[in-house]
Amino acid sequence: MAPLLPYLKKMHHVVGFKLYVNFFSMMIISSLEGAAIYLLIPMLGVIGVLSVDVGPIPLIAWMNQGFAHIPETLQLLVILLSFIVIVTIQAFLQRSQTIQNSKIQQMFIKSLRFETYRAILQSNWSLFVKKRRADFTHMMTHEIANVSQGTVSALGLGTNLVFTGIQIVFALWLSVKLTLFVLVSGILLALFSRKFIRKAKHLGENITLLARTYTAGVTEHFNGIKDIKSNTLEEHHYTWFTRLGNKMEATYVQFSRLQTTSQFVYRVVSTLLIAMFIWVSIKLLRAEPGQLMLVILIFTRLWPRFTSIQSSWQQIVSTFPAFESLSGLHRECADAKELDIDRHGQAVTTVRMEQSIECRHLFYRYDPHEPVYALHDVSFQIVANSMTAVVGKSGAGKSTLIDLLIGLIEPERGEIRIDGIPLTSANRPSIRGAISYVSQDPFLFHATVRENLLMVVPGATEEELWEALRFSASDEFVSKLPQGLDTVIGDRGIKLSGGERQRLVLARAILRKPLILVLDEATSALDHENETKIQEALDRLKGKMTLIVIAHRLSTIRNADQVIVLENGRIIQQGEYQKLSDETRGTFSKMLASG
Ligand SMILES: Nc1ncnc2c1ncn2[C@@H]1O[C@H](COP(=O)(O)OP(=O)(O)OP(=O)(O)O)[C@@H](O)[C@H]1O
Repeated sequence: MAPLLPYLKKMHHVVGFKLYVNFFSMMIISSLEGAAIYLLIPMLGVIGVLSVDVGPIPLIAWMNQGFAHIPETLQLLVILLSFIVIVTIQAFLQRSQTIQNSKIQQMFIKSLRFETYRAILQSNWSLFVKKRRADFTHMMTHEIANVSQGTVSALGLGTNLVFTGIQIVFALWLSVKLTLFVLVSGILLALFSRKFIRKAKHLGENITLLARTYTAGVTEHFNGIKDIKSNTLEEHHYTWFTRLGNKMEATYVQFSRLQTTSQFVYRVVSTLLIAMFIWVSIKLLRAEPGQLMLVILIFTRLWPRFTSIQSSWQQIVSTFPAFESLSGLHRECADAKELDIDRHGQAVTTVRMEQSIECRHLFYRYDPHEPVYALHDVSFQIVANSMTAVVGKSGAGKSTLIDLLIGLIEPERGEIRIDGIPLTSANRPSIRGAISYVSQDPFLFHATVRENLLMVVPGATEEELWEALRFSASDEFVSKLPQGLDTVIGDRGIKLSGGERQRLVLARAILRKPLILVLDEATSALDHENETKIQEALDRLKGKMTLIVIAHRLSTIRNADQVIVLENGRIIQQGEYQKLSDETRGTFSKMLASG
């Protein structure tokens, strides 16, 4: 029962009262089905097909007395009418219950989607550094669908269990001995099928793993399609893909083989048991023919249910690894939770930046078990509304420093103070409300320029949009686009040049009117014109907000108030641009010289 409990708990939590209404209607449907079968006996008696002594059969004897008051010519009609009414009500209820089941399933999957997506969004940056992005995609698509499939099976199992339970009560009423015999056989059969269940769980784990590898691989391939095409890596990737495809095919076929084998064995054993049961009833227990016929009728309807119980169970067990990995992700997200989306808006307004940002003896390493620090004893101050440039070779620690400053990650030692107030895990997410960050690989949606801008400030006016575009030196190229602000810029802004993309994202960042603007300058070769435009944009913004620029092209930071030079995670030079360029033996002037 262990795998079913988490499903049921979760369903109880999400669906609540409706789940019990559903179970109640299942009981009524099953009872009606039982009643319809009950009616068959007097019907067969009336039409003279079967001459049964119904005396010892409970309820039927009572029904027979009722029939005695009806004229003989009408008896068959009454029985048939009752039969039609019962079956129609049952079919109607069955239909509403199927709809109800689908509603429950959709409600459940929706709630899982919302819960998972929110949990992921509310997590801190460390979780995203630790895990593959594609794993999140996989979780939101495949695993949730798998878990939802598990819900269908759990509901199916619930229906079958209730149905079987009620039929067993009917059967017990008819004959305790015969029913006990069948039940013992059923239990033996269930014990026998444990081997299949174990195999199903193992295969379920394999399927989960393969599906995760598939989504991750395919997502990564398409993200890197330009590299694949330009470096003729197609064959290499196709080989990987076909190997995985073959493994998936084999595993799914194995799973279907397991299911059909277990169903086959189950059927054969069931038939043997039914034959044995009839033999025992007639020869040993000397059952009444009418009684025996009813029990046989009920159990021939029950056995297929037993088979469905077994296959639903196998199905649930195979989706359980997906449920476990989803629950695992929820636990990880809960541990990494840094904000509450519903209350985030209130926190944003509280951050101020009127004096300075002060970093004191910051230490950070990505792996606490490794001795290497990405940042080592880093201290500096940034005055409000000044411009600071962070420079250094690749891997020097520039991005790490920015991630600390914008509160994406926490220092292992040391502290960051904004206007004298230390950044803590409580106020770290809210600082980001005061910051706009333009990354090296800026993200634009497959939408119009206007929609991409309005995404951050939905109520911005036309004038504000053009002002932001002017400040970021993008107004010229946007006005030349075929539909101006309403031009669709393609997937991730593919229809724009690298420089245009970055300036458009800069416009979006400016539109938020942030207190601090962080610009991670694009490393990809931007032409001289773009470089000048970025420099122009920075000059225009200088003094209006605090600017922090990771500079790869030193020309853009000529007007910086302060330059911080990093090397192997340590600050090796720090000061005004001019002062550092005059220190001819310093790293900065060497960097300037090398262009
Ligand atoms: N997610 C990570 N996990 C482990 N180590 C990391 C991670 N990100 C960065 N590092 C390591 O931390 C160090 C600093 O990296 P960082 O990205 O801050 O450098 P950078 O100066 O921004 O480099 P670049 O100019 O190439 O972007 C490097 O040695 C890098 O290998």
